[in-house]
Amino acid sequence: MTTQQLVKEIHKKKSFLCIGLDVDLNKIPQHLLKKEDPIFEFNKAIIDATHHLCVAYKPNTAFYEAYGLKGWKALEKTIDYLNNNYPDIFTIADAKRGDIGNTSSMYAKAFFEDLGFDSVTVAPYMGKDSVEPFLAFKNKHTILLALTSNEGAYDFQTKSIEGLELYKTVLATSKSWNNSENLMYVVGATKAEYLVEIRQIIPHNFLLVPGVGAQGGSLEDVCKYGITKNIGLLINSSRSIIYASNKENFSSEASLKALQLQTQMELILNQL
Ligand SMILES: O=c1ccn([C@@H]2O[C@H](COP(=O)(O)O)[C@@H](O)[C@H]2O)c(=O)[nH]1
Repeated sequence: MTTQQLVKEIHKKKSFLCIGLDVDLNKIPQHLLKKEDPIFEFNKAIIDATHHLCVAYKPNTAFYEAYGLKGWKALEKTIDYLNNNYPDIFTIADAKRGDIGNTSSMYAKAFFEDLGFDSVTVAPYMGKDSVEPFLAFKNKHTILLALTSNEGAYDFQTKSIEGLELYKTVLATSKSWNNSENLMYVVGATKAEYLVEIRQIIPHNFLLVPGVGAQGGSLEDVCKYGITKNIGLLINSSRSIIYASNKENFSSEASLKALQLQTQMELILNQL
């Protein structure tokens, strides 16, 4: 999917919501555990109930890898279901990959070609030659970790090296890499005030912003400091939506939670 198609979807749905599909078998409704593939059944119900309220879904691969082959198969079925039934929805494999060049190429092939995701999250720590193999894929997006939502972000990311904070070096340096127009960045909603300076370095790139909901980040603050002419934001919420209820009505309750966020987003878009 191109960035222009994503922007068009945002305006059509009046939403820049990304729903995280982080499936934990200990948290899903009991009745689903009797099904052959509870993870996929859960995802399918959530997707069918919320697809009109969001523009992106983000399965975090950890929640699938944890269940071995069964988990990986459920991930494959989920992305196939999205691509076949809701092809206008942007898909993110939150896998946080990155390695030496030839290994990164195989990661990119796995997520973009084999599974068919629109984007994958990548850690920048190993530098240019670890990221460019992902950027080489046309109309696919590499979402580089810049300033993450967790406390540990202050351990390294905000520390200065030669007078510049590490996350700013990531933003500024990655702009010069081959096919950098395919870059998006992760910035945690819990760090909204940093967005002013982030936007000075990357005024136009899309940001994936996790941390609204269970982690307490503020949608209003993220938009106040981070929104652009092309919106430029995908706000992710996972647990607060998909685990709104663990009863039979789980998908309609998830839809209500998603609607609350979409309604706030619509108000913000109308004020631009
Ligand atoms: O900085 C980051 C990067 C990734 N994540 C991931 O996003 C979701 C957030 O889930 P919630 O339930 O809405 O808290 C999850 O998959 C994280 O691994 C992040 O939170 N922060």
